[in-house]
Parts: sequence; C-alpha cells; structure tokens
Amino acid sequence: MAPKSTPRAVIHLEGTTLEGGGQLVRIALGLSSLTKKPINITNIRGKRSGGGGLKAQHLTSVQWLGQACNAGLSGVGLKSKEITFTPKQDEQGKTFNVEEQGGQVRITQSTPGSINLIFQAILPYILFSGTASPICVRIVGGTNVSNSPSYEYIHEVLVPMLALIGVPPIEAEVHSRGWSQGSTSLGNITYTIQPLQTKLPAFQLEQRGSITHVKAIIIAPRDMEQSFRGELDVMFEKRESRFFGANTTAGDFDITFEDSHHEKRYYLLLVATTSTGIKLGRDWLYNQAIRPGKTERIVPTMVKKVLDDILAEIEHGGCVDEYMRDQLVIFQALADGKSHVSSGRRGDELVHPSLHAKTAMWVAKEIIGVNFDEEGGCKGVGFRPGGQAKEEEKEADLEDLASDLKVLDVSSS
Ligand SMILES: Nc1ncnc2c1ncn2[C@@H]1O[C@H](COP(=O)(O)OP(=O)(O)OP(=O)(O)O)[C@@H](O)[C@H]1O
Repeated sequence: MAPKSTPRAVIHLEGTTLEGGGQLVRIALGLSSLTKKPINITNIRGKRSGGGGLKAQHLTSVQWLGQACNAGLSGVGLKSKEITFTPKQDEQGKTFNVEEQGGQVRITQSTPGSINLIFQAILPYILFSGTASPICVRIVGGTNVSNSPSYEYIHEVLVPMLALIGVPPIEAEVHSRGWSQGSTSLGNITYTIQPLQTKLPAFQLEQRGSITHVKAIIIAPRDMEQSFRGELDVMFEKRESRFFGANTTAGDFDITFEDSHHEKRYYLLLVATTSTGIKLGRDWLYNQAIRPGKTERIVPTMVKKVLDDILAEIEHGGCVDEYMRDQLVIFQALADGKSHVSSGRRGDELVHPSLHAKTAMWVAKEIIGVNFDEEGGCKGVGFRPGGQAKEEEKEADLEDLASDLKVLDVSSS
C-alpha cells in the first residue's frame, strides 16, 4: 500500500497566551517542524511593547526551520503578527537538506539579535532530525544580549545539563563576541551537534547533591579586573557556608576574567556545580546607565545581585535554575516516558515554573498533547529521531486505515 499524506488540522496558537513573547514562537516552530503538524500563530509577541510581531531573530528561526523541514510559510516577514507554518508530510518533507551541504549550517544576522535564542529554536529540530553525522552550525549575531542566554551560560550550564539528560555532547566555540550593550557589535559562535540516533530516554533530575565548586566568569573593562576579583573574594567569603555548608573546605571557588574592550560592557556569571554533576547558573549583563567617572558602584552592585540570585537557586534545593527549567520543557516533552525535573522548594511551597516555562508547557500540550504535573513530571511522547512519535505513528496509521476503508467503501457501493 503506497504511503498517503492525510491532511491534518492546523493547530491554532494565540500568541498572547501566558508569557506572550518569542519563547512561544520558538517552541511551537520546533515541535511543528519535527511532528509535521501545521501551526497558525496569531498576535505574535502580543504581550511585548513596541507593537509585537516577529523580530529579526524570530524571523531568522522561522525561515531556517521552514527551509530545513520544507514547510509552506504564509504571512512570514519582519513584524508579522500572524504566520502559518505547514511542514510537508510527504517524502520531501523528511529530507533534512543540511546533509547536502556537508553538515555545515551558516545563519547570518545583520543585527546582534541573540545567537543563542536562534540556537534554542533550531536545536531540537537538529537533535531529533535523525541525521547520522555531526552538524556544525555557525551563527552570526549577539553572544551577550540582555534577556537571553549568554554564550557563557550555554557553555557552562546548558550544554553540561543536556549531556546529563542524555543528549550527545555539544561543542560550543565563540569566535568573536557580539554585544547588545555599549556600541552594538556582531559576533559569531559555532555549535557542533551530534544528532540523536535513538529516542531520548526519559531522564530524572532529582538528586541535587551538595555544592562542590563555584565559578565566576567576569567580562568587563580591563581596569575593573582587580575591583571585581576583590569584591567577589570578600563577598563570597562572607557567604561561603551558604554555598558549601558548615564544612567550607568541601568546595572551591575560582574566578576567570576577560577584557570586554568597552567601558560599557560588564557581564558576570556565577555557576555552582554539585556532587551529582548539576549546574546552576545566574548572571547579569549590566544594563543600567553608565556615566563616565561614575562607575564605582557597578562592581559591588553586580556582585551582590548575582551572588544573591545564585544563592536563591542553591537554597531551593532543586536541580535546575529558573532558566534551565524553561529550556528543558521541550526535551521532557519529546523524551521516551516520564521524566522528572525537581525544581526545589521555598518554605513549604514547590518552586513554580516561570511564565516562560508555563508557556513552553502550554505549547507542548497544544501540539503534542503532553501534560506537566506540579512536581515537574511529564510523560514524553518518545519522539523517534527522523520520524514520528509512537502515538503519532499509531494516529497516522489509523488515519491511513480509515481513509483506505473509505476508499473500499466507495468502490464497493
Ligand atoms: N539570564 C538568562 N540566562 C539564561 N537564559 C535566559 C536568561 N534570560 C532569559 N533567558 C531565556 O531566554 C528566553 C527568552 O525568551 P523570550 O520569549 O522572553 O525572548 P525573545 O524571543 O527575545 O522574545 P521577546 O522579545 O518577545 O521577549 C527564555 O527561554 C529564557 O529562559
């Protein structure tokens, strides 16, 4: 029996739902590209100021994914508020054409839109594409951009955490930096991704362990190095027992410094590593006004804020920081069976997912029907790399069977 492509209903997603920003668009596109379910998104980024619609960074992701999975695009352009994305279901739609280009992908932007949000949009598709050889993705844009994961966060937190849940190691190399602060500049990063060859097994992030190491990464004007190091040493020492417990010799602390080559570029990331290999991170790309000669408060303000933020992540006892929980939703949804991600407690209350995470969970439910519980559990669909999830295979088979029966009915009447 020749395979048939049964037209499927377009899934409508209202873009103002929950967070109502770009995260909704990225997750929706990733899941639609993989499952081949067409989507229509209205009021895109409808909760953002400035009129909403697709920004360059989102447009780039739509266009790249559309090309990769051979999708029909409707309404797609800069500032578009409504798009329809219709991946092909036939043989053509199964071709991941990147292989034809020797596994080399180049994505260029002319503004420092976040490289890592494009990476976030396309990573699930590449990982689950079923491609046998590694894919090198070089993306031009911003490496350090406000309200998005920095290169450092991806390298120090996201990539190790993905390895922990069973994703093949991803290599990340920054060639040059692109900043949204100071004078804007373009940078570029290469990610080398080994796609999954089998389903991603369900994963359990439930054992936080004790903190064994804390790392500080500073990128700032060279003349601020000593000030940062001194402030971090003093403030860290005061809080040491909150990191390592009573036995403070159980952990160590180190600092790296890089010159940002600009008087208005200050970045600080703190990463805590635990005895079970968990990484928790918090950072700040300084985004307040900087006046010449008035810089003395910047370092203490940054150090205090980022230390307090990382301590709050450590003290809830969970296995993910706020941002990591956002990023893991799509992997829980696609994994094979029930995964758990412990988010910890504050007092008697479980730490609730961020609005970004709730949005991602909502999109995953709308497109592939998965549900997340209060404790961070989700039974994923068991998406087979290069193909459909178990449930969808059954659904597609049933649809084929139903349409075959209809054909038989017609011909026999
Ligand atoms: N400091 C940070 N570290 C790591 N990840 C971050 C950080 N700040 C934001 N993120 C992540 O970046 C993403 C931001 O999504 P969001 O929809 O707000 O951005 P966007 O696409 O730029 O859209 P919009 O302009 O509509 O806000 C989320 O996945 C969030 O977890």
